[in-house]
Amino acid sequence: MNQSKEQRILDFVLQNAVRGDPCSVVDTIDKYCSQKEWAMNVGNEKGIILDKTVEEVNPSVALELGTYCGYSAVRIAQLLKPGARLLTVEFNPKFAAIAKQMIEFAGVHDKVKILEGPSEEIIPQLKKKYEVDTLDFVFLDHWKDRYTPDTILIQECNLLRKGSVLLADNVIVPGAPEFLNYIRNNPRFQCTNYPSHLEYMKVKDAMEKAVFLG
Ligand SMILES: Cc1cc(C(=O)N2CCN(C)CC2)sc1-c1cc(O)c2nc[nH]c(=O)c2c1
Ligand SMILES: [Mg+2]
Repeated sequence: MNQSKEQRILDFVLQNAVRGDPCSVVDTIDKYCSQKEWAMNVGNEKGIILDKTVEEVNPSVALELGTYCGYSAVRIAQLLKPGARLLTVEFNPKFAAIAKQMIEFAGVHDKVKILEGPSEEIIPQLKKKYEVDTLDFVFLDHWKDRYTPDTILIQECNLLRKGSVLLADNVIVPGAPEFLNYIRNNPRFQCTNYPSHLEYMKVKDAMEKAVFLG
């Protein structure tokens, strides 16, 4: 049965990265996806913007929407302080299985919990089932059409506190114009745009940061 691209990425990491070294896992995925097969990891250029935002927030509880192969989960997890945790939501079971192995190989599994299922089902479970009080940081990287409804749902579930930070990938490519309109015109958020490029390409993309004002 022929392998998926995501399985090929994982195999390349298992054979070429250093077990227990998150940096080597991230660098090895970038090497494969820039030289062999493009894939929708956030990549290193936007990854540095992600890193800086995570370091600035220094979250105790972080949520990622869209795990994919676990690339950004590994990037985020390696920056978390002791005792902090990342909850990452993936609806595609094949991607979730790859990400689980990637995260374990990187040695950050004690900080990361993969929640398999649709974000609209999981977000309302965060408080009771996953013992979340509020989210300090949310990385939106799942599907552009879910950015706005899930941001509204997160607010309805009372998961944000004054200063909570949302960071959205791909606001230019594939693009999330409706989300940009929603968040930039919402007085409860202070927005900042970070121009960048689509992972592994010269195509312009950007990330949008939105700080919840309470
Ligand atoms: C699937 C895809 C194709 C893109 C593109 O323009 N391409 C032209 C150039 N060729 C080479 C690659 C493909 S961009 C993109 C993409 C990128 C992300 O970071 C995403 N993040 C989260 N969820 C997504 O659905 C998501 C999709
Ligand atoms: Mg993305």
